[in-house]
Amino acid sequence: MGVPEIPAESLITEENKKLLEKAKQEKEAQETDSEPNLETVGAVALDCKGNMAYATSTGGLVNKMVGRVGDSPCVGSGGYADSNIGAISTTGHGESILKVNLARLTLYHMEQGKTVEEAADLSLGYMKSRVKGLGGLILVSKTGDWVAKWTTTSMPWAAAKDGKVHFGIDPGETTIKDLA
Ligand SMILES: NC(=O)C[C@H](N)C(=O)O
Repeated sequence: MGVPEIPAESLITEENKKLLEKAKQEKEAQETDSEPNLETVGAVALDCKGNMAYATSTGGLVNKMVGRVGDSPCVGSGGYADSNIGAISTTGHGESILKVNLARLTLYHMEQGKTVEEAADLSLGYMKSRVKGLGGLILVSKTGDWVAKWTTTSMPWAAAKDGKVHFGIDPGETTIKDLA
């Protein structure tokens, strides 16, 4: 297809080697509440006809079991879209996200009349208290309200609406610029 092939080893970076070593040490020390790795990319969208969509892509967790299927490819956990409610993409500790069906759970709260902010706080809070899982999500409602929320230390995010782009990484930090 015209895509050049390269040796798989050339994709292994020094940073990834360090992350793997750290993950192995944490596993040995049985530290279970460590931060999930920042390897996941997600998107949610609402078009001018009211169609909603989501996408989630990930390299999974560092030091994962061979053959592990995480939350990201599982509809309802790694994401969900319903044009009558909203669209969501999630990230974080996959086993926890799968246990609480984080994406569908958040949309359920919206069906019950919660705002995007409230729904995100409720579902992320539930995952933390119920299964000690940390994560994050991006969420847009059918009316175009959106939110990016996380219980991890940080989560890089960006949103475009009405000619403006909003973005941030750390809690409480948002920058707004004109969309060029
Ligand atoms: N960083 C991530 O979002 C990892 C992904 N949720 C997984 O557990 O496979």
